[in-house]
Amino acid sequence: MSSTHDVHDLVVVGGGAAGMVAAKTAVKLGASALLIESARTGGDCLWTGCVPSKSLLAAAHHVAAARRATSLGVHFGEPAVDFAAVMNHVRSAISAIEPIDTPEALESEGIEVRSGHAEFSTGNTVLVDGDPIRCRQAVIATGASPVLPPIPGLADHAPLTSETIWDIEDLPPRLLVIGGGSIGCELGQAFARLGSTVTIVEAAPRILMGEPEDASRIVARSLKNDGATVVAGASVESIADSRARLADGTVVDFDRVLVSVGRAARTSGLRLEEIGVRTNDRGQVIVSPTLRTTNPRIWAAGDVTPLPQFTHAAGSFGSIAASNAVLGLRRKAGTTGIPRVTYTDPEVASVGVSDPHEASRLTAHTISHDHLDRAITEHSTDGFSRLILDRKSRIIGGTVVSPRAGETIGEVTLAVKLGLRARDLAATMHPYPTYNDGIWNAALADTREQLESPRAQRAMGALSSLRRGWLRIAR
Ligand SMILES: Cc1cc2nc3c(=O)[nH]c(=O)nc-3n(C[C@H](O)[C@H](O)[C@H](O)COP(=O)(O)OP(=O)(O)OC[C@H]3O[C@@H](n4cnc5c(N)ncnc54)[C@H](O)[C@@H]3O)c2cc1C
Ligand SMILES: NC(=O)c1ccc[n+]([C@@H]2O[C@H](COP(=O)([O-])OP(=O)(O)OC[C@H]3O[C@@H](n4cnc5c(N)ncnc54)[C@H](O)[C@@H]3O)[C@@H](O)[C@H]2O)c1
Repeated sequence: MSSTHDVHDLVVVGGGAAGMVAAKTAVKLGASALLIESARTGGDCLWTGCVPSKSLLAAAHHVAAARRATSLGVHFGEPAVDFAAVMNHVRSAISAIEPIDTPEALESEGIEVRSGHAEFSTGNTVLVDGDPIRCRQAVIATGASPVLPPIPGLADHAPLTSETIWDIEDLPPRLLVIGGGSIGCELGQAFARLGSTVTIVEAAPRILMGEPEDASRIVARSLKNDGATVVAGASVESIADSRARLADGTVVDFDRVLVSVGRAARTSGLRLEEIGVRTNDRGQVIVSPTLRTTNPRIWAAGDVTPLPQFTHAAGSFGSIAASNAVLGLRRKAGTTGIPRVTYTDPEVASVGVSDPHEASRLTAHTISHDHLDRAITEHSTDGFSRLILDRKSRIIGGTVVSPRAGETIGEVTLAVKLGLRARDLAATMHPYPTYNDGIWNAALADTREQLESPRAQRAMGALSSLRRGWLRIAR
């Protein structure tokens, strides 16, 4: 295919969230952009990540809701799961979202799209299936792929990953999940609810190690209620004849195994070392705060970098990389305000500082959902809302564990971004009864504490005695 430009202002390698947003940003800023994608534009989020996983979780949610309804006096009987229909729902959600990510849609925005495998030949020449493309600058946005741990016997058991699990046709009666991070917990819960007997084996002392301990305890409890077994602080030593042997001698029988132990940057075959783009010891492309690689004409964004692996981060950083490249700006990819949500039931949502022990002189206000009216009305009290404040009561982070916590965390994210104080949130009227009342109550708790301080008490005492005096005179 011939190109409309001899030299493109920006070549973007990879058509996932980071690459698509980088290319869109470049053309909006008046640059010519060519996007190269070796598989399907839309990337992991659309095809094998966020969209299919949230669609599967939605189906699983209804199974749990039907069962839970009994405790509210509504009886449906045991739900019947038609796994083929569930997977049709997953595919139809992908199909509904796909049109905005097609090559045609991208081309309608002025981006040139090439299909093929890209590799760098020089810092300003990219080969697409061997065909040279010249560019002034480039963005690497090739994402990451699931890692398979070197467990003896694993490869002989057709291990599933987040890339292949969407192709299964039958619900596995017994599913072993290796790794209890975001993917293991989300998919483990979904399959447990849909009817698989799920065992999650996590090497760290607890699941969701990146989240506060009380949050991970609640999710572990929820998984247990769904019939899943969580074995933390354990590792699979070997696998043979559909039996996994753990280090302590425990044996787990399974029909299928899902591996979710993290993801590795997709850089092989890009020939990065030949163009001076360095990677770290985990194979991720090293970037400066402005997302420049060690080759000053090449930028990187998304899962291929060491930055947090989320679609919203990939998109936002793709935009920053492209605008820095095209306009010569020095916008930084800040990480303090990146929200994260694990879409288990309950959801775990955090932003900024989420561990009150992380630094000294921080204050944490935690409202247990045993005392949150909306949670009580929904019989869903196993959760909490927490705000973390600095010395000046500025909101620097928080965690919410509840249904739809991902929606609530938006408010905390805005507070962190704008440097709001607890009293700003406390003085904002919240509709009653909502889950957002949780963080509002956490903010109120801080304001109340401030009002009870000796200094505030003295000031209020002085003010009310002045007022008394004035009222005496005014009479
Ligand atoms: C199961 C699962 C659930 C997830 N759920 C969520 C969620 O709910 N919320 C959230 O925010 N994040 C979620 N994520 C993470 C999210 O999917 C990623 O952070 C995001 O997709 C990263 O986007 P990216 O553009 O960096 O990479 P990708 O989306 O992986 O895009 C990279 C693209 O580059 C292409 N490519 C690679 N090498 C080449 C080459 N040499 N030449 C040409 N093209 C190439 C690939 O084919 C791919 O299309 C989930 C991930 C998984 C696996
Ligand atoms: N809701 C979301 O936003 C969402 C959902 C899914 C994935 N993601 C993104 O994708 C990334 C990858 O997800 P993931 O779940 O694969 O990785 P992860 O890093 O979240 O979790 C991997 C887990 O596997 C454990 N582990 C590692 N080796 C092990 C072994 N040999 N045996 C047992 N346990 C082992 C780790 O201790 C860790 O807890 C996440 O970091 C996240 O950024 C996001």
